[in-house]
Amino acid sequence: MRTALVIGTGLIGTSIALALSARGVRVHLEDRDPDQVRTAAALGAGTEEPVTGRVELAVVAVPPAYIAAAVADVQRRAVADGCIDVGSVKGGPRRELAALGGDPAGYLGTHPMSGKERSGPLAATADLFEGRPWVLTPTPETRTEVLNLVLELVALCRAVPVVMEADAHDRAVALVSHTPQLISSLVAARLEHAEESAVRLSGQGIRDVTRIAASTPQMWLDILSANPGPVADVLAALAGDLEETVRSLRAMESGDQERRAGGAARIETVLRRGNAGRERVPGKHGAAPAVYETVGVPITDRPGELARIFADAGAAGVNIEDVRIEHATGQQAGLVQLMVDPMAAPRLIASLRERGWAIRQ
Ligand SMILES: NC(=O)c1ccc[n+]([C@@H]2O[C@H](COP(=O)([O-])OP(=O)(O)OC[C@H]3O[C@@H](n4cnc5c(N)ncnc54)[C@H](O)[C@@H]3O)[C@@H](O)[C@H]2O)c1
Ligand SMILES: O=C(O)C(=O)C[C@]1(C(=O)O)C=C[C@@H](O)C=C1
Repeated sequence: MRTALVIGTGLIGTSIALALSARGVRVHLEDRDPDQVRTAAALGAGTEEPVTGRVELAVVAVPPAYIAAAVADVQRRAVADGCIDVGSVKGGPRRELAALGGDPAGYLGTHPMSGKERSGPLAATADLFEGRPWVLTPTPETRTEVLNLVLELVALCRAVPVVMEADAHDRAVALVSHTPQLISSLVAARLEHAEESAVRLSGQGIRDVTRIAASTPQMWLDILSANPGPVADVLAALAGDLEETVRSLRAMESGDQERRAGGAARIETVLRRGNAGRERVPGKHGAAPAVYETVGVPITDRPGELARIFADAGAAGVNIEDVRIEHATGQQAGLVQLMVDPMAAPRLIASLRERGWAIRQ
């Protein structure tokens, strides 16, 4: 692919444009907000110059409610050989495009399964999609050249193509993306008016569960508005589980030994089922979840500490697979947890100790 047009230069559009530009594609940028285009172009994502003639592929990266109109507009302007969107919901935009009289053969609905809790071009990175699934929803009508262009785009972004039917995709993301967002928001909302003395005890568990609660409400309102039924189905099933869990906990308060034991057994089942579900979540780069060893290193909260640990781990020849940072309440200090291959952990520990780091395991 040599030329592309990205419409909507927010987090996703700019990340795609950065990846394509880095691989030599000439990318034109458009957004209804000129500041977003200017920022994306300044980041090196492409050019603000309008398309003259035709590009090979147009990528529509705008909120779900505007996708069909934007695709129809690309087709009316005849500025691209093929057009895709990257919206988080796939069934609605396809039906809306048909209602607008768009050309289904020149359009392919796609969804990269990667994002962030931040929006806008400043949050974009060229490597956002590396190793992540990228759902393609071709139909028998889709032109082969369009599908090939999309496969090339996915390869240039170093993602992994996954073919699905649009409505099956929407049911799947209701479970693995849209419901988790609502649950995260609901748990975080419980903190809004909680006592400060309780909130300050927050540790890694609540941080993990509420990370995506920091997402932009408007973006999620757009996504949920385009997929309310499937999300309500998952939440209704979850509400049943929650009611059962409350009943079990109440039973555990009972004076009756047998009821207490029954409640505890049901709670244990919930926790075990959670372990089993969690084990099915794919690990880094879509591989089976790896078991890493965690090496804890206390640090003081001053500039350059993290860079120094990473450099020292690099000098020991150890690949850091994942990292977490726990900030100590009310102190200028924290604990960096380095997740590494268990075989490499002893080498890392010895090397960091040699370089003066304390180790907490
Ligand atoms: N954020 C994520 O985690 C994520 C992941 C995968 C897919 N998506 C999907 O990607 C799309 C873009 O999401 P984002 O996170 O980049 O949002 P964003 O808010 O960062 O960017 C959206 C951009 O679209 C522009 N825009 C809105 N309407 C437009 C229109 N009619 N014409 C031209 N530009 C318009 C906005 O000005 C903004 O710059 C959405 O459909 C979203 O569902 C998001
Ligand atoms: O990692 C995150 O912040 C995300 O929520 C990304 C996430 C997801 O649920 O996985 C969110 C919405 C998108 O449609 C795709 C990816």
